[in-house]
Amino acid sequence: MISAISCNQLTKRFGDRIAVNSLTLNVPKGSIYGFLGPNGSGKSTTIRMLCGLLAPTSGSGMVLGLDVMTQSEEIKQRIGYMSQKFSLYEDLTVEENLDFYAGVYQLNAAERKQRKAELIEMAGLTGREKQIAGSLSGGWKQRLALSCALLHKPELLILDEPTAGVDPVSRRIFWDVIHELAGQGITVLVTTHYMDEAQTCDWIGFIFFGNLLAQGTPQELIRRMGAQNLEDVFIDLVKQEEARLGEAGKRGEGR
Ligand SMILES: Nc1ncnc2c1ncn2[C@@H]1O[C@H](COP(=O)(O)OP(=O)(O)OP(=O)(O)O)[C@@H](O)[C@H]1O
Repeated sequence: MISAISCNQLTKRFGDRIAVNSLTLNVPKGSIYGFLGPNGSGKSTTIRMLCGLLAPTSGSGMVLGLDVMTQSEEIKQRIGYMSQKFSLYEDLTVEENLDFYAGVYQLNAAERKQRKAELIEMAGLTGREKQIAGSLSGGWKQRLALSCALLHKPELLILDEPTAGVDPVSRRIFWDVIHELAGQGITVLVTTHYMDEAQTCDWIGFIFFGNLLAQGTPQELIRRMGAQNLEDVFIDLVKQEEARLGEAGKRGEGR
């Protein structure tokens, strides 16, 4: 198996708080990996380390064969990243936003023209090229932001809660695009709080208080936990961990 992401005991501390604790995971190339966990469990911190935006405290991580400790600049150029607050320029048009990011990624005129046309079509934005981004609905904005993150043909797409606050129809369209991209060989690491989305991922990892509690395919996890669905898996894992931490607390052990 070729990994697009592999990390070994990756750890991030903020003062005496451990945001990510000894995380070891592999994301196979071309797969969709759903990274799940309650608020504040360490997902965004992990993503920031993998994108080369935040230096790990310890451990190691490789992204597309590049070392997160020493090759963060190369990593940033090879991946596509979309955060919870898609960073669009609201007062620019759809096309101007794409032009701006094409400039950031240093695409030449021919590449820019070709990629813009491909991505406008992929995102279903045809006919909206001259529309001001700020006037688009949430779903369109989200697909425009995704297009901006794909301009430079990244091999790995990292999406941090891309569908938060977006209506169900737009979520469905967005995920259809994600699956299409994975079909083209692009690896996707995505965080989400929606279990219907997680269910369609190839792999799932559950993180809580910085610890990876479980990892596997959605079906494996449901079977392993004797659960009805992924939501039950999620809730059972959180309850088990809270009980374990409560016991550890009583014995005076730290997290
Ligand atoms: N720059 C920082 N300084 C101090 N603590 C931080 C910093 N960034 C994150 N944390 C803490 O690290 C922990 C993990 O936060 P993180 O944002 O990674 O969680 P998350 O799983 O992405 O949450 P959410 O689902 O709400 O986005 C939290 O306790 C958070 O308060």
